[in-house]
Amino acid sequence: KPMHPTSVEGVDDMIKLGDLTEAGILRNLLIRYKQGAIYTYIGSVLVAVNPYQVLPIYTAEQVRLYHGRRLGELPPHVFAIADSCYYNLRRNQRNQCCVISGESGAGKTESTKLILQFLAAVSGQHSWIEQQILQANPILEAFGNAKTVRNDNSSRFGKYVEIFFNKEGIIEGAHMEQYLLEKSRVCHQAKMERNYHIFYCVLSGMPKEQKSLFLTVLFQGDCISCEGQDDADEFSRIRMALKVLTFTEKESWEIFCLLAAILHLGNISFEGQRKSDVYDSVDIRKFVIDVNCSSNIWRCLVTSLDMSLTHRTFVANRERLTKPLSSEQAVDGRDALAKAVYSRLFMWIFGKINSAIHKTTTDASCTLRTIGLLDIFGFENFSKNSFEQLCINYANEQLQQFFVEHIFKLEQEEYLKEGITWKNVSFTDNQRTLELLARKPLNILALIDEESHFPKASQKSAIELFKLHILRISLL
Ligand SMILES: Nc1ncnc2c1ncn2[C@@H]1O[C@H](COP(=O)(O)OP(=O)(O)OP(=O)(O)O)[C@@H](O)[C@H]1O
Repeated sequence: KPMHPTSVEGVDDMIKLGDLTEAGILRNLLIRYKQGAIYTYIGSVLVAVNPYQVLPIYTAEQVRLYHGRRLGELPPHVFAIADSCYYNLRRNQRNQCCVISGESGAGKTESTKLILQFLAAVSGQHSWIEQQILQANPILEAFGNAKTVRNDNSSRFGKYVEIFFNKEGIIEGAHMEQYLLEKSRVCHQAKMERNYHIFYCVLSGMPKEQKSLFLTVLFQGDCISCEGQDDADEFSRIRMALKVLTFTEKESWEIFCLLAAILHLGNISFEGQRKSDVYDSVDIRKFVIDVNCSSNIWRCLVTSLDMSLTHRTFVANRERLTKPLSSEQAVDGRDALAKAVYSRLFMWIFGKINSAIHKTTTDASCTLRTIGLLDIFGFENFSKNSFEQLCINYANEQLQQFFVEHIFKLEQEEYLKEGITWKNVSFTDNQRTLELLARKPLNILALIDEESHFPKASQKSAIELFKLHILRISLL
């Protein structure tokens, strides 16, 4: 069968494609990519192919070129999408939202930053607030991004940024929401992966005399450096950004101290002494210095930290009882403490950034309109996938469902209502999978939650529970 002429040359809007199959779409993207065109439209949706190189297409000249032009007037570009949001916001006085989706490493975070850069350039007056909004990124990436085998700068949390504009279309402030930080990374990393960037930046960039607080416990993934990233350089950028976002010297120092305490915690190991079936005691055997350092930073007594890491306290018959933990339990407790401290620190940093960039207007007549940008961690499929991948991929499937609902379901319902004749478009609907995973009350995530409350729960017992309930869930 001869190839459709549109598939030979390639088209900039795939709605014009004669061969609308997966192969046809991929071929079109490939032809354009080889011509140096990384962006392609499908109507008002923009498809971006990651170029993995810096292209000269994001200059101030390009911003000027795309500003005030209709979508489709110029070659496809992320700036055209940003401008279309800005135009619709001002013309219709309605809030806008850009949903950016794609697998891990596809370029979502870079696209979000480019949209922000464009909006700041066209709408702002080069004010302090825009500077602050842009400077929030290096801080959030330092604390919430890490090297994975898929992406050297992978977001390990979801982010929704809302930028507030006044009636004149000038940026007045912003608000950021964060979702589901991957806490386990603080304690465990897979091979060739790193912990959060900030740990390496602090260790590389901090002056020697201040570094005495820290020890390197970031070797798990056998990967300390990250190609193309100068951690020491990055550290000065982070310090600068913290200043711009009104973190005081004392606050920044306390953040670094908390990071140091987490690193020291990671160094502590335990040794249990078993008497018959019961643990008689568990000691902190090695790295006493780390216990001292952590307790010092947290300003608690060494004995209190020692006791709380090696024992558990519970109430029975109205009496408080204390029992030694097994060494495995003590390791779990130590890791839980590190994860909890890091995630609270992350949330506190978010709150602090929001208080700097979120200005509430006192003038009731002045309603601010927003452009929202959703940038979540992308779909992942590793050789070994764990609970984190389940959560990340669930969030991505949910986003895909939103897309499917808007592009196919609602559109086709509209055609039906208006009596328009059209050829039904078949699509893969993942609703049943999403319901199986999370529809209340009974679902896989709820079962995992329930099972994890039992002290003897294991992967095997969780699977037994799924088997028991799976039929019931699928009949709901
Ligand atoms: N438009 C672009 N121009 C040049 N390089 C890019 C572009 N988009 C992405 N990249 C490169 O690809 C890398 C990965 O992109 P990015 O971090 O945006 O992916 P992501 O989709 O947000 O991934 P994750 O879901 O893992 O967070 C970037 O660090 C950058 O090197």
